[in-house]
Amino acid sequence: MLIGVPKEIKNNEYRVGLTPSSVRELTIHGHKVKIETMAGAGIGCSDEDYVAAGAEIVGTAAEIFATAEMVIKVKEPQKVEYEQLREGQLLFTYLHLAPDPDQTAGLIKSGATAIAYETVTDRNGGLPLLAPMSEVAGRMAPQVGATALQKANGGRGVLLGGVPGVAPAKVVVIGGGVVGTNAARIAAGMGADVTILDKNVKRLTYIDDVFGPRIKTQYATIDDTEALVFDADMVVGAVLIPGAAAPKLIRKEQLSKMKPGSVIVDVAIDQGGCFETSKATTHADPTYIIDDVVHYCVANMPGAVARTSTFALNNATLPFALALANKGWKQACKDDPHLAAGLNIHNGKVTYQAVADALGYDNLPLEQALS
Ligand SMILES: NC(=O)C1=CN([C@@H]2O[C@H](COP(=O)(O)OP(=O)(O)OC[C@H]3O[C@@H](n4cnc5c(N)ncnc54)[C@H](O)[C@@H]3O)[C@@H](O)[C@H]2O)C=CC1
Ligand SMILES: CC(=O)C(=O)O
Ligand SMILES: [Mg+2]
Repeated sequence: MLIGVPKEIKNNEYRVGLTPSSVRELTIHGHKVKIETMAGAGIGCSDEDYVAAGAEIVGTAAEIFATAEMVIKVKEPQKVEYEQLREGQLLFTYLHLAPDPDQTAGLIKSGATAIAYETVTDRNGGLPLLAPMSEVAGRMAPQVGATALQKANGGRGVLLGGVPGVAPAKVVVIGGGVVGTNAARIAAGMGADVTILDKNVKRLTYIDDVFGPRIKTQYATIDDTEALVFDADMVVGAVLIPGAAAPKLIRKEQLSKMKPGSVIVDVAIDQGGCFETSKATTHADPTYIIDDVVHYCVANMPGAVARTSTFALNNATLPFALALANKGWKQACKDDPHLAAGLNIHNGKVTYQAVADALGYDNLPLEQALS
């Protein structure tokens, strides 16, 4: 199969779809890989590194979109990218369609087949292609939140870990999945007073078992969510209903009850965010303030630590990329229902129920898409 990797073009996105090691695995299996020149510059991999791994370097993204049978990316295609996709072509990347009607319409119009990293499943009920970036974003959340808490950045002027004789910051994490657990772990490591809220009691039990009293857990009733959020210095938004738009857990009218200068890090922003006042921001201009609450809502947080993130992402995506290239997408999805769960768009139709529900499309059932 001819596989193409364009350079990412989202604001401050330095990750790349394939590492040189992944290219080598694909070419050893008989596939041809085209990489846009300088696509790996942001992770410290040169065109020569890719050539040594067996890739061909091409000068423009247009050459990739015109020729590749499978396009492998990291971020959802931007307008100029989805306008170049075409029928019969396979796109394998993050999509986050539910909060993004324009991209969804663009992919439908293209006629291409699109498999979203974030809805591929595993046998334990996890999301194996989302998890590595959730680990990264979760671990970054206290770090970016701590910066936002500084006075010069609009924050309360509170140090996460406090000092002897002065209490640490109160950090509340809504959603105790991969992002939430990783955020809590780092915040606790920085000395903060950390509580995780979730609606899944089994998950709270797991967190309690693993972290003991270092991290408090609380069932996410409306009452307890409000009480904890209103008393917090930093709130991390980390909920997910796979493929769906994030539920809005804190409304605009509740924001004024939060402490002035407190900070929201809404990691769930890629699915639309779990605060009503959240709007996606970029690494170039990551925060804004509403009602004295600093909002950090960067939708591609892992792009800032592109090298760590790209290698972690490829560890997870490579087996699926190989299956797609070796068998073609249809057979690969027939053989693996977990990969098939990633199918979001095929031949002008939405094929993922939560996306269809969020945006008002008919859903083409998976069996029909695979027939
Ligand atoms: N902004 C960024 O750069 C990145 C964003 N993300 C996003 O972060 C979000 C979280 O991802 P993961 O942690 O991997 O998901 P996950 O599925 O591991 O965890 C989500 C948790 O939210 C809980 N939950 C769902 N509804 C809830 C509610 N109403 N109240 C309390 N808890 C609730 C679930 O029980 C689950 O434990 C996703 O939207 C993901 O796409 C992930 C990576 C990077
Ligand atoms: C998951 C996601 O949105 C990201 O890594 O950018
Ligand atoms: Mg994102």
